[in-house]
Amino acid sequence: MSSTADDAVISVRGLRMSYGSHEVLTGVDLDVHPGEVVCLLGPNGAGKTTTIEVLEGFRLPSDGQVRVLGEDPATAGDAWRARVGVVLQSWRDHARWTPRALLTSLGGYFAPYSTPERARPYDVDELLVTVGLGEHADRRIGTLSGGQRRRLDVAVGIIGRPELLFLDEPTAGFDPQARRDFHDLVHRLSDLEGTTILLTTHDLAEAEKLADRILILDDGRIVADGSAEELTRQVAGTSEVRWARGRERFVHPTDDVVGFVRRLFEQEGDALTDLEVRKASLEDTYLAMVQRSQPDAPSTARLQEVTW
Ligand SMILES: Nc1ncnc2c1ncn2[C@@H]1O[C@H](COP(=O)(O)OP(=O)(O)OP(=O)(O)O)[C@@H](O)[C@H]1O
Repeated sequence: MSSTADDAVISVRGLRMSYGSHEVLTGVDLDVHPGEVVCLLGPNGAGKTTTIEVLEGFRLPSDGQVRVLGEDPATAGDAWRARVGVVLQSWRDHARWTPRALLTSLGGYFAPYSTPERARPYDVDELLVTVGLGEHADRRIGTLSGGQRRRLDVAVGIIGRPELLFLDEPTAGFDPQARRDFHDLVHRLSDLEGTTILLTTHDLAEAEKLADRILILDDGRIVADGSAEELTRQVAGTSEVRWARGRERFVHPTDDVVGFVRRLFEQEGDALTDLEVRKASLEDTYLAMVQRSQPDAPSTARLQEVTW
């Protein structure tokens, strides 16, 4: 993308964050541009939630410059907050309310911030159907299943038709159908509403499916930034060729699959069986990048390279 920090919805420079003497973020720089879906990946405890909480204005950073929708989240007012949607990791309130009552009540907060371009809030009935809670609209929230609660969390996050949406592990606890519905919803918000979305997930297939751009947070900073394909290209040995000769099995990582397979045929001839080519997945790339930033970490399984 050719955008610059100037037109960024989110712009962060030198963000540092410590809890007591524990320094979690040691200098995060990142930009998110209008309409992008950006996925923040990183190991447990890397600081993803901390970063998102700073961007939401829920946490004061120890140091650094943070601009979100042109303002500093730490001091931004209600009008700014009405433009931002948040789905937190866990939200356990209002057990006696119904989804319809809760969304209607929260929606009222956004009505004064409605604009001709962006009618606020969402129509509650429409939203309930959109997140798959149409049939549970009038049940007490305390009786919803975990996945249904999570759907409600998502509805709470978008009731105000946000221009910018933060989603912290939004699909944790979703069944496959709910996950697919949610992915469709993210695409719809991005494509039809122009919503800019920053999400965290540990599901790399989800990241690959949803994200225009992936950021990997590790060791207190962003260690990789690019599309899934760009990141994969940065990691050497982007494909693996596996084959068998009699009872022996082999594997070889290579960037030149065609050349390698051609030589393999020349060398092995009819003895070659079970040929398989596997492209490096985002998971391979992620593990390699996280390992690269932590050289002392135990080696992640890279299959033995066979030279011949
Ligand atoms: N309120 C807090 N007080 C002290 N330490 C905290 C606090 N919140 C988070 N931490 C620590 O900061 C580090 C980063 O936590 P954070 O929740 O931001 O990581 P994360 O990347 O979101 O992790 P996960 O993938 O497990 O959700 C962790 O070591 C955590 O223990």
